[in-house]
Amino acid sequence: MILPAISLDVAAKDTSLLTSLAVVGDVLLTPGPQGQTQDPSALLEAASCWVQLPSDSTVDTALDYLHAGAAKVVVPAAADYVTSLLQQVSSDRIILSVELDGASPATAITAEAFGYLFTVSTAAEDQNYVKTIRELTASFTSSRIYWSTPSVPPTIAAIAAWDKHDINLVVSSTHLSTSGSSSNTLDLGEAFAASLTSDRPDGLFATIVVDEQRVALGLCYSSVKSISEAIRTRTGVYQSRARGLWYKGASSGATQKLVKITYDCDKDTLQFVVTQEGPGFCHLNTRTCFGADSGITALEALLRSRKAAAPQGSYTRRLFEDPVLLHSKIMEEADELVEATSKADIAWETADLIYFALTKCVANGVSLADIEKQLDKRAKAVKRRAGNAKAKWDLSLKQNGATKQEPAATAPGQNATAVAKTETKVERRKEIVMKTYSYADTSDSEKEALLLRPIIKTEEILARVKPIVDEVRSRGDAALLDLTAKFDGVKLQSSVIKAPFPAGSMTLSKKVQDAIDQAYDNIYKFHDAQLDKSVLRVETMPGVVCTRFFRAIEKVGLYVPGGTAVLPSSTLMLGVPALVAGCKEIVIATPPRIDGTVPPEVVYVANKVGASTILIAGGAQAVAAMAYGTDTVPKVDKICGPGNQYVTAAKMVAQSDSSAMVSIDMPAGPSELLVIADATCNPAYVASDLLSQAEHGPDSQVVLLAVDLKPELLAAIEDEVKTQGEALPRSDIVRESIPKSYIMKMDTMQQAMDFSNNYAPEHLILHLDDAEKWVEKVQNAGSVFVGPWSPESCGDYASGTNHTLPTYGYARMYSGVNTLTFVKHITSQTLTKEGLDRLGDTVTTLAEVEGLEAHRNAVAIRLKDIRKGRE
Ligand SMILES: NC(=O)c1ccc[n+]([C@@H]2O[C@H](COP(=O)([O-])OP(=O)(O)OC[C@H]3O[C@@H](n4cnc5c(N)ncnc54)[C@H](O)[C@@H]3O)[C@@H](O)[C@H]2O)c1
Ligand SMILES: N[C@H](CO)Cc1c[nH]c[nH+]1
Repeated sequence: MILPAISLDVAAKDTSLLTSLAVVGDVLLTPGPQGQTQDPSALLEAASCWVQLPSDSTVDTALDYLHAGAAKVVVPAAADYVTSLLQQVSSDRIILSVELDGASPATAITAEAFGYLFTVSTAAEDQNYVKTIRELTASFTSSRIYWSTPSVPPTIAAIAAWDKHDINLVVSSTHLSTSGSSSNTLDLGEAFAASLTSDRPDGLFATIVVDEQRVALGLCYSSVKSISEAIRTRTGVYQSRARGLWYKGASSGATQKLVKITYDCDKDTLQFVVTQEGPGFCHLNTRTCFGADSGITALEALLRSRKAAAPQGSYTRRLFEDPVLLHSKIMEEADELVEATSKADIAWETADLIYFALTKCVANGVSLADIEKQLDKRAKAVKRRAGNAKAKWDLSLKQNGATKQEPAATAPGQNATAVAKTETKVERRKEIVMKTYSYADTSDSEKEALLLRPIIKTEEILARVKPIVDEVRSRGDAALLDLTAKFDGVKLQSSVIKAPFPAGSMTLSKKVQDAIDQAYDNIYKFHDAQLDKSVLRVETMPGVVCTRFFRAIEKVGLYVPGGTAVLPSSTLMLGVPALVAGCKEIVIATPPRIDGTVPPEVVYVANKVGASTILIAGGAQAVAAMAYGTDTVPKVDKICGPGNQYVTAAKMVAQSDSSAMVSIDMPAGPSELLVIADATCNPAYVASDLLSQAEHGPDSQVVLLAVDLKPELLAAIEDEVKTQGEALPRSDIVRESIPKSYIMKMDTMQQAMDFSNNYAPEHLILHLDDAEKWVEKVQNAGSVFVGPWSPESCGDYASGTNHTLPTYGYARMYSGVNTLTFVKHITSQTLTKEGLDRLGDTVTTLAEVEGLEAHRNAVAIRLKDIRKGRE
């Protein structure tokens, strides 16, 4: 192949010539006639170049040019810094040059480089030269040879002849033309095509047309002539087999700017890199001939079309028109990406950030190609930057209150170790501090906002959950195994354990077993008392008897969370009422531990409540399996239990799908607690209660309503929250949840009670002098803990009440799980002849009012018989 060369002086004067030459590949920038008279850095922005260094250059010059973006530097093989340079940068970036004088080298080659450039006085093919070159490079892996004859005009025949020896000819720009051959210049297209071979009878070259991201747009054919025309016009010109030269888009307007022409390893297929204008490459007006585009390129195309003409109400249009909103969204998404930890969340947040960042680019005329140019340039940099964050963002500075010195940029191998040492590891640790508000100074709208829970992106979560549910529905057990591997990192052979459970899977210490047994007894006692097993019988009028009786829901699925904590207590809270109610089949779902097993405490309780199946799966996939059933998981009639946002969303999805025929208990999400404390409170107790729920998960929210507390008492509570919180094993979670929580200073108890009823907390602690008295004022709460000796933890485990409670404010209309959750009531009525005689006219009259004749007739037909002979 040819390597076009241009002297620095000429290129500086005529950058368009430089960029035209670069259409067929990298360009060699050679020193001007007086040596290196020009700094090549600016030219490196315009095209991908190799820079040939003059004999007096140093290792720093080489590093500077490489760092500035030179694809390669051509260094005299005899230069004393070759070894040093090769220690600092990859040999892929270096070409060693040797002058050959009459086939004998002036210098020996001693180092491996990307390739070797031989400068000679003849352009003609010469077997002696070929032999010498092969001998000089025989000991190196790379056999890329470049042959330069600066003053001799090459011929197409010479290019092809050298090519047969696998030797590339360097051709000076003074011997090249982009507008056809002349007596002393070669046409660039023809010179480029001289090395190509066609495997087709018509001599054409198959040409894959791609966009700047290398997405294939379609397939064309090229001839030497069409290649020359493409280079001359810098547009997409091909050889149509039917119509001759084809100037793409000339009639349709879907023109192309030619960016680059490359060739494949066999030199028989071309790749045209183009910027496609208009609707697209395909005659069907799509961007590609291979169907719909996807990924980032599709996003860029969509954003461009929105910029040109966005429909009313388009969110992207809003972003284009409101730079402040766009700014805020970029910051928000960057922050969410920083917070994300799971693989799925990181991908999700990155996609969000890319969407908003690309919107900014498109709004400002920046293309994906511009971004990639920057990335490619950075990939060429050879000097390391210190990489510290700006002071504004440097969390380590904020944490230490210190000022840090920005180390200077360094060349690799020089003082990189020193740089590494000065860079401190930045750890993001939030303070365990609740925000404080004063009820009197808070506006109504702020109060409204404080009544809401940390925002859950319902649509986003649903968008993640629906495909999971669909997958389990369609692929059953196989999907369960795949999703468990994906989300829980565990490869299981089977997702279920069937009763009787192996004794070894539920072995516990006596202490733990006794504690579970005690908790079981209390929960059983309280839940057994909730079910009135008698039949309700009321004679509403003589001869008309109504009854109501209960039946247990036959098959129930109990979700026991297990993502961040083992929860045998939740197994009790769901299993015991289901057992008391008399459910015939109990399926318990819980995520696997990292070794694929189920915690023995959970198996122990499952066994105690008579579960038939333990489903070893968590999240939306477990809910879906119980809702629709699989070959191994029984389909259930009702799904109960708390869980994270995926679990809650999947329960909602299943409930709203009538084909699933399944109901749910309630939306029970991240735990929450509201404490009302007065001046008699113990600050350590208050803090411990707040932390007990804050440790559940980063989304948990705790609220303290401080009624007329002295500043010292409030400060003591805040101190306790901080010190107790920092000492907790789950302090990382608390550092996330406590900053989302708050203290509200209240003047009166009534104010506090009203606020609490509006908030409708899952758990309410009345840490008050006369706590009992205030219970009757509680309108909305999941469960209430009365007085200083009733910590919320007792309700979580063993007092007897249920801990599966409504969150997010649903305590306004939902009860927590109880025995009635697992039963339904059926009513019956029995009418005697006399009874129907008494009630019949009421029914026929109302049926007439509703115009329902068949209803009326069902009574009238009987009344006629009853009253026969009477009227
Ligand atoms: N209200 C109550 O009565 C009550 C009781 C106990 C626990 N809780 C709450 O239950 C929640 C338990 O949450 P958890 O996460 O510890 O356990 P979990 O069992 O609810 O969820 C874990 C599962 O979530 C799935 N998952 C995780 N990341 C995912 C992703 N990116 N996409 C799809 N699925 C994903 C995985 O399958 C994993 O098995 C906490 O919020 C806690 O406060 C509430
Ligand atoms: N507080 C949680 C639900 O509100 C339940 C729980 C389980 N283990 C400890 N606590």
